Amino acid sequence: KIQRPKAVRKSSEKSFFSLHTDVLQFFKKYLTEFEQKEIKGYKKVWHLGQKAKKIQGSKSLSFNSGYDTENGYYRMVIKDHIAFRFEVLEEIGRGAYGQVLKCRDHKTMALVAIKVIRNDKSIHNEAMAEVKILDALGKKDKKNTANILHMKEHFYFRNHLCIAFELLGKDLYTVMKENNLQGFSISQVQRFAKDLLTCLQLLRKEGIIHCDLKPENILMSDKNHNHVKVIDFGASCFEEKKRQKCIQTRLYMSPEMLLAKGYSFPIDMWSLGCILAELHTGSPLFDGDNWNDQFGCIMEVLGEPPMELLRGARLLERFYDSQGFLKKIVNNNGAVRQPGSKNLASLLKTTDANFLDFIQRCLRFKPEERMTPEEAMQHAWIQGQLHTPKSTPKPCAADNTASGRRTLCQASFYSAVISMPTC
Ligand SMILES: Nc1ncnc2c1ncn2[C@@H]1O[C@H](COP(=O)(O)OP(=O)(O)OP(=O)(O)O)[C@@H](O)[C@H]1O
Repeated sequence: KIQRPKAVRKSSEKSFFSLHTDVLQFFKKYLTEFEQKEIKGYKKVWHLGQKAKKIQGSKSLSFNSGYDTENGYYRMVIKDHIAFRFEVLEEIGRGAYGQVLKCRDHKTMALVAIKVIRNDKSIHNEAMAEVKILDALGKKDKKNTANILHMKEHFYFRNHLCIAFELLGKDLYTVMKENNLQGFSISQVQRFAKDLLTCLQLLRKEGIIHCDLKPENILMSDKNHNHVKVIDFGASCFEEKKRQKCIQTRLYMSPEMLLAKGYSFPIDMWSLGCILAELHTGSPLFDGDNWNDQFGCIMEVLGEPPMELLRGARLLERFYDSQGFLKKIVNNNGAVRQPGSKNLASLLKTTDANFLDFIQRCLRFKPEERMTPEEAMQHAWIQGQLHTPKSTPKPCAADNTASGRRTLCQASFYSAVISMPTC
């Protein structure tokens, strides 16, 4: 057994480790044959995963010596080690980029979240771009006050890029689901909005567009559920160096993205408006059945888009015929989407004029007319005093878990229609 004196376990300064040479001499029986070779690449060893039902890896096995699934996901084993330092406790998330594991760091004894990136070249490159952005943000947010998820470090393990983060709480979509999709009180939404704007202010200052803001990427950062942090910079980019691929998740996708008109910082403000509305009502504001219907939902509330937005839009023919008339958009139930037929106030289920005005100023068709994070921070709704929430029960909304709508836009939507030099 590797023994750790209690006093040492508690300290984050000093921690107990073994040299790999000692481990091989005294604890060899806890390691698989694969690990006995692998451990030689690690000078210091904090955890062996001796209680885990380990995979017997072998260079002769396909899919990364038997450690990966056929899709390149790491086959994690509870209680096993990662890089002879972290103990895997549970899987807490899974996405296009890989899986997120809750782990105990046996060097510091802290709980951490490790994103194990899929073993795939293009995904690895995307993840490295995320690391670059997280690194830049970490340096600019040394006091950890900008409500941005902080990366602790990144390293490679068994051909997987691993990114270690501070461990946060549940995401807002999960919290809403657990609460029967009832949504949050206005004052709680206001608190979240302040946190999100603080994040967006820093992003804007540093020239970074998040590109995938949605309730799933906003995590509780305190026990009382009063504060949140933004995660998942996997689709983010520097404004100067925009990515080629299509971005944003459909429900939160701005009109300029739907039209392939080019994008900048305002796409995040559009998503913010959609998110805050959803956080209050419990259901997505623009709940399109597909890409065309998404645009239809937006038009139901905002009316037809202005000419300036349509000019130069590369996906115009999706929504307009050759004579310039709007095509009929019919949802999955056969209902025709009529531009201007819905009222934002009733969709938001609110009489709070400031809240309504705030959302309206996020949801302008023209990106340049949307509030900037700086302006939004000065808005009367944000500046207003917080009031104690009245417990007004809201009706339960239907479940929104249908696949596709809540995940990052995949290239198929665009590539089917258009080749994308810039999205
Ligand atoms: N630091 C963290 N603390 C707690 N949970 C986390 C943390 N980071 C990520 N998660 C959980 O893991 C999930 C997936 O993380 P993330 O969104 O970064 O991965 P992804 O592969 O980029 O996902 P997607 O395909 O949805 O973009 C999150 O929704 C969240 O539930």
